[in-house]
Amino acid sequence: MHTGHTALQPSPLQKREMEEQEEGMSLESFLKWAADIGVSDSTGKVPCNRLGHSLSLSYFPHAGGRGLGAVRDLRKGELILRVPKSALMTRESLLKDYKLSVAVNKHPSLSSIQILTVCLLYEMGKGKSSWWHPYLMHLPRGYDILATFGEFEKQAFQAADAIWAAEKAILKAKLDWKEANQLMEELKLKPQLLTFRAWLWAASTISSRTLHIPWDEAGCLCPVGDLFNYAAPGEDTVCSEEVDSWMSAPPFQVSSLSNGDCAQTSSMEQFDTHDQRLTDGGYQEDVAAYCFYARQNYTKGEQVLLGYGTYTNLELLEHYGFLLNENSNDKVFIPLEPEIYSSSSWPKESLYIHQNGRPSFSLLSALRLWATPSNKRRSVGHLAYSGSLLSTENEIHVLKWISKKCNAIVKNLPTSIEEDSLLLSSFDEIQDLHSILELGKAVLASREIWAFLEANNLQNVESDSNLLLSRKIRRSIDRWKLAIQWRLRYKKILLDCICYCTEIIDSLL
Ligand SMILES: C[S@@+](CC[C@H](N)C(=O)[O-])C[C@H]1O[C@@H](n2cnc3c(N)ncnc32)[C@H](O)[C@@H]1O
Repeated sequence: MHTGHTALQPSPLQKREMEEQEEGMSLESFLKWAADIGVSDSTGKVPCNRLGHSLSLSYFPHAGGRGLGAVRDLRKGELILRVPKSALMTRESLLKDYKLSVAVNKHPSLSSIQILTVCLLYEMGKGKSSWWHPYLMHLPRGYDILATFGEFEKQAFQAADAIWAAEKAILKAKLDWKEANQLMEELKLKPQLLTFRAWLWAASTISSRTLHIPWDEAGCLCPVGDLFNYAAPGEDTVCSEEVDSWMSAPPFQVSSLSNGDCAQTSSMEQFDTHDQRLTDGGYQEDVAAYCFYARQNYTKGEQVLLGYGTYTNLELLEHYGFLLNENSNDKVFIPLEPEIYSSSSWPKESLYIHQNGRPSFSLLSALRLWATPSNKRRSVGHLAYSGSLLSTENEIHVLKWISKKCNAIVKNLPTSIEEDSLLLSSFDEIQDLHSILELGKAVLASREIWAFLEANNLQNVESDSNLLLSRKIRRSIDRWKLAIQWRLRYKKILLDCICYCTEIIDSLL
């Protein structure tokens, strides 16, 4: 009898379990390796050779998956992790490899990020002989940043802006890869490392995990430091420009670090030195290390988060491959007539709708001016630019115009919020191919489910065939889900804007 489940040939399920076990093991050895090279979450002056004094690697299913949790109460501003310069993976440290450095020098036109990407692939090619092997093994195997979206997943955004952003990201990644191909061939990378797939993996690693360093715009990969997950910068923290200035890409999360008995001297010394700096982290020349500070007080067990910067949901997807349900920095741009741009001097990127549905200050101001007869604009310009209402009639005209625009956008999208919500909630039921086929029959938005099956050549699956979802299909479902979550937020913002405009119009009338 052929079951495909012989001792020599593990079933896909067994394979998955084995992969998960391997991942667990490499994580352990990675944390041990990190501690050995001086990565420390100890508050003592001397780095402890065990992690787990302040942070532990845990799993946070609703906030980034693998991440770092507090193993004790942490105080805002306290030093929680120190990663020595020698542990950072940078272009500089990777280019210490003579062969790599000679080859790279022959390609001065490549950008610093392209070079770091090649260096990362080259290091991967060394396998176990790489000094970074324990770190490389624990990196995610796949990513969901926009450049990895396939055609079906891209179209699932529905809104032209997002589809265009994904197209741009994919084209850019392809171009970067093509330009770097010659160098990679000269380096004689293994065939599987020369593929676009491998490039996307390395480029995604760099996009979603590098931290800002002052000496290289490509940033650095920071073992353990790249395990902090993201929280949008709040009002109590530094302004976004400040955060942006030290972090070029998003953070990461950590897993449990065994609680060491290292010297528990108080971190007040460091705390006193840095209590002025409210940023969550940065490279510090004085101690030659990347230092991370608690951005707020944390109680034991809570996830410790990092602010990578201020991003809209589309930007989070572009650079990090995730989005937030509640993102105070989210925005929606609506198409505006060229005359609107030319009738005021507000920059295009300031004309948007806030995540709470309110038109931005600049959008309202620009529209108030545009709705004013051109011969009167000069005389009311100062009022419009200071955010004042010009007249009740003008205001009602502007708000009705915005409301109509939002309505037209929502109406033109192929699915409603209700359909998206239903589809999204039914994803929880997806265990195998069979459940997707069943969903296709049951759910309102089934056309989309059938389109997914078609896009993945699954529409003619026989009921007796292997119904387990491959890694590739699971990833595709994850990205599809992200696109639906994004468009749902997008539609909600537009509908909130319509409500807001209606309320104001009513109050003016
Ligand atoms: C620097 S890594 C953080 C560690 C990462 N979770 C890991 O397992 O290695 C950044 C990535 O973590 C995930 N992430 C971070 N913050 C998140 C959040 N608030 N929600 C969902 N995913 C998040 C995203 O996949 C992002 O690209």
